[in-house]
Amino acid sequence: MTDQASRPTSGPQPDGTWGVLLMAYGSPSRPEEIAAYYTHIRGGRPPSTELLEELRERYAAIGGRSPLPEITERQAAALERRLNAGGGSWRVYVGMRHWQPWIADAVRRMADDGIRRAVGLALAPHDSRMSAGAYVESARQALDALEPERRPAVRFVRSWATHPLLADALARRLQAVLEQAGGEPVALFTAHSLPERILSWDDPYPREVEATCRAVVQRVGLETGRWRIAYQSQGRTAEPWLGPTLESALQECAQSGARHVVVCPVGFVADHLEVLYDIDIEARALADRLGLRLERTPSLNDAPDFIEVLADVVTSAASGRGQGAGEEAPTR
Ligand SMILES: CC1=C(CCC(=O)O)c2cc3nc(cc4[nH]c(cc5[nH]c(cc1n2)c(C)c5CCC(=O)O)c(CCC(=O)O)c4C)C(CCC(=O)O)=C3C
Ligand SMILES: [Fe+2]
Repeated sequence: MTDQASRPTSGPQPDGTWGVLLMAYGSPSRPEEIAAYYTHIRGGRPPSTELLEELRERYAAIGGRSPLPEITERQAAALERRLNAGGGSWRVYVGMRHWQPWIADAVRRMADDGIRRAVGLALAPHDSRMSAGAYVESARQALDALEPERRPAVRFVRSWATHPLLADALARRLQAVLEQAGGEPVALFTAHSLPERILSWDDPYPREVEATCRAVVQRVGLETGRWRIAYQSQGRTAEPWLGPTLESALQECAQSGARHVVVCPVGFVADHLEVLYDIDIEARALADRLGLRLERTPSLNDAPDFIEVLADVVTSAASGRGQGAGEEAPTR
């Protein structure tokens, strides 16, 4: 793993250094690791041979592995540079939810480096018990496992869905693709689907996704009918998942006479399997069959305007300004 190697400072940090616990989904770096990764995503239940083979094929189709681990590390390095340029002393620790380096590894490294206070956030803007909530839960368990005197105080940011700089960054990309396109393409906003049972506990996820989309629509000035929201990448499980699916949204666009769609995946902040396969290969193939031209907005990755979003989320939380609703008070 490149891990922290690309950043020079590791080991004991100066007194007063803030940590950032930057949590991401994680992805295997070698094909041999796909089975163990998939088993972890499924909560310890190994996938069937068919499911595993299908996942292997999806990774093979995007070049053998996902670029996600490198992009996450580049995001972390850029964020650390940006924070330190803004004053104070900051150190960013990457922890993954489903692969190495685990969130628990990052928490232990923070403690080993003598970090006393930190901001924790996931590289996923929308709060949900099954997304941001699950990341925070992993971090809390790792914090609880530390000796109390080594345990940093962590302020967790649960949501940054309505951060104005995020809407600006997404709108900038969508506007650019729309301008190039000409004609009247339909903007199709997507986020990862979740099991429909999240609605039974009034999970904030669909509201948060909608709030991000509306903020972007307002900035770009799209009229009603020129945009839709779809939930993509439904899981391979028996239970019902949130829709409309990306497939059904494409079908409806074609039926209503659209010739051209621009997919804007607001639920993801990097190029990875769900973007490079589910949109660029799978959805594009369906669009072709439907006679629709499909384009996608570029991912945020480590673009400077996105690093500004992360830096503002982090410094706001550190100074106690936060985004209000989404942020939890320090508990330790
Ligand atoms: C909310 C959410 C996000 C967005 C927020 C966030 O980013 O946190 C996200 C992102 C991602 N999901 C990813 C990968 C996968 N997710 C899967 C399956 C699942 N995801 C779920 C949820 C989410 N996932 C759920 C509830 C399942 C079903 C589990 C079960 O079966 O019980 C599966 C299994 C096969 C399949 O179902 O497709 C894979 C391979 C990758 C990395 C890809 C790469 O390697 O580049 C990324 C960024
Ligand atoms: Fe996933």
